[in-house]
Amino acid sequence: MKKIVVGGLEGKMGSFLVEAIKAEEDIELVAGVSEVEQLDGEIPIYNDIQKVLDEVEFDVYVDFTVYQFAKMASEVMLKAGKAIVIGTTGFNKEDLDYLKTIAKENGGKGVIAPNFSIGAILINKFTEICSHYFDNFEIVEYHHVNKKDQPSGTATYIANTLDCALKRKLTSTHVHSVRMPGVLAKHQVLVSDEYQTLELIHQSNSRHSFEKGIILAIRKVSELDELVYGLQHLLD
Ligand SMILES: NC(=O)C1=CN([C@@H]2O[C@H](COP(=O)(O)OP(=O)(O)OC[C@H]3O[C@@H](n4cnc5c(N)ncnc54)[C@H](O)[C@@H]3O)[C@@H](O)[C@H]2O)C=CC1
Ligand SMILES: O=C(O)C1=N[C@H](C(=O)O)C[C@H](O)C1
Repeated sequence: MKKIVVGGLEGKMGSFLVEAIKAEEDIELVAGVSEVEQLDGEIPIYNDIQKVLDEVEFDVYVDFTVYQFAKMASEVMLKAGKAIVIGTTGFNKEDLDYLKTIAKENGGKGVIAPNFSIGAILINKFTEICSHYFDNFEIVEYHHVNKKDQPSGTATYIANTLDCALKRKLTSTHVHSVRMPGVLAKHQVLVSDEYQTLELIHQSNSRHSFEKGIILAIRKVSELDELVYGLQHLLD
């Protein structure tokens, strides 16, 4: 049985995950983390990450909150040698390098993944393939109006893949953000040369698109011996 603590369990992704894991016999929610502490409910809800470590017996800390909180929680958990699954977006290269070092020094492990859907991993792979043949890329990300960060973690991830592949920095003008009612999450990569265009599109029509990836990460994270960035590190 994997005992998990979910940070942001009252948010859109956190509450979705809490429902989703009810169907999983080997995963149990033992505590939550939110903006307000509430210790007398069905499960205890904390606001203080150190208190979670001191009072709760758990295997994996899962986070769908906001960047600043997730960064702090990841650091505290990794320093305590814990396993983490972080879906919260906004982590930059410096954050990741620092957290990887902390994990190594303290026996912590984990996955930080800006997108848990298989389709998003594939659009990133296809984009990388395109970079072998094309030089011109535009990334457009479309999300619901309540999304707090911009550009999306997935768009940044794809841009970084291209930066590495093309060995040049995509300027921010190459990543475009659209916020519209009726949209959940969509990523579009436009590719061209002088004579042709190619469009790659991935769309999440439901939060169920993230479910398999998150469950897989919770099950497999303990097998890692480091902190990795991207769900593809856990796929065969
Ligand atoms: N990796 C993935 O596949 C996905 C990642 N996300 C990311 O997950 C994050 C959350 O997204 P949503 O659930 O849509 O947002 P949301 O706004 O609905 O939920 C955020 C939750 O974080 C909690 N929170 C905020 N500040 C806090 C603090 N200081 N202490 C404790 N809890 C705090 C809020 O109470 C809220 O419950 C975003 O960064 C989003 O980009 C979203 C969907 C999929
Ligand atoms: O906030 C969201 O909803 C999503 N956030 C992630 C991101 O920033 O890439 C993943 C997905 O696009 C949904």
